[in-house]
Amino acid sequence: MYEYSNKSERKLIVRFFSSIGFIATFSMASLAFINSSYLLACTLVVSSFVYLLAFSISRGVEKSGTIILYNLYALMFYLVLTGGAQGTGPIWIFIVSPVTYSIRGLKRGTFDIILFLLAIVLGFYCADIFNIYDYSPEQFPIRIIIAFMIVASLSGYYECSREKYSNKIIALSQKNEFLATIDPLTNLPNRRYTMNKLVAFKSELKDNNTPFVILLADVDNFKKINDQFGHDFGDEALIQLAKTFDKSIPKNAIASRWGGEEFLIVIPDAIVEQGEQVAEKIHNALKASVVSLFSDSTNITLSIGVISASAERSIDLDIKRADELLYKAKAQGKNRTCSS
Ligand SMILES: Nc1nc2c(ncn2[C@@H]2O[C@H](COP(=O)(O)OP(=O)(O)OP(=O)(O)O)[C@@H](O)[C@H]2O)c(=O)[nH]1
Repeated sequence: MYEYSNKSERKLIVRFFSSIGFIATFSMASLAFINSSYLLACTLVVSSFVYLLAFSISRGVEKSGTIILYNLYALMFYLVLTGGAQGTGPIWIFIVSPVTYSIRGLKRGTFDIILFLLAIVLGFYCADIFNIYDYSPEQFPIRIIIAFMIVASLSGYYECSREKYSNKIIALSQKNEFLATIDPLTNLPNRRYTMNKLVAFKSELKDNNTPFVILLADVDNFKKINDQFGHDFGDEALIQLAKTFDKSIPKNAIASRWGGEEFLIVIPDAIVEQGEQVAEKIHNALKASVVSLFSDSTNITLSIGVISASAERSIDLDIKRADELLYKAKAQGKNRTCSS
């Protein structure tokens, strides 16, 4: 499932908010100290050091984000309860919703904001009944709460749209990434995809001695087929050939379009004899089926080169060797397999 944002992005957000939090609270602590509000100054100093702590452990993004938020909520609760500097403390609660949504995303952010709102209502209530701070005018707390709810709803709406479009962009880029690995005619993986797989199989061979087999196949006399039946028929032949591969190769094997009328099949965890058996299965399946389009039909055949990948050779040299065997099969009369 899509996460709210990736880890490095979140780390940046957490670092940004902890820096801003530290600078803001430390500056306000200095001001409170100058104004002889020592309790407020001490509270702000403690809060600023908690932001510093959150910054220093910003590698643990979740933990750091939680410290920033709950430090912010605690400070806001304190400002609401005590009035802050001359009753202006509650004004700061408006920064809570954008910060919360940026760190938590929509779902958890909304949950946290509801909890925070309840805490703030409780803060105003306690300030009144315990005579901690007397807000004036009397309607000030209710106005602040209503204004906070409006700002929180707008921030939630913004976050909802942001997540929606961000998800759309991610889905689109995943689709494009997928399309970039597929041959649109046959729907087989393309050369780029298979090359990456070959690199992975090669390192498995080198590290764990897990063998794999490569089959390089080329359609025989394809130019003649195109010339005789037309290009659309040729395309249909390639599509049907891809389906034949699908039915004939092992589940863990990959059949790919290597280019034009050439196909490369990789069979992981296999030796050359298994590759020869798969090639034989493909030859037999093609013999038993005809390619047809409208009133035209014909058999197609393949020439195939089969090799066992070598830990001492590069992938390019493996493919070159399979290509040599493929052309040996062509030279020997086509519709056959040569292997080594
Ligand atoms: N219809 C169709 N033809 C293609 C496609 N890609 C390559 N071709 C054709 O495949 C033919 C390959 O011709 P050649 O390289 O001479 O090979 P061949 O006729 O199969 O002869 P041999 O390899 O000796 O058996 C060319 O005519 C290309 O135009 C494709 O996607 N669709």
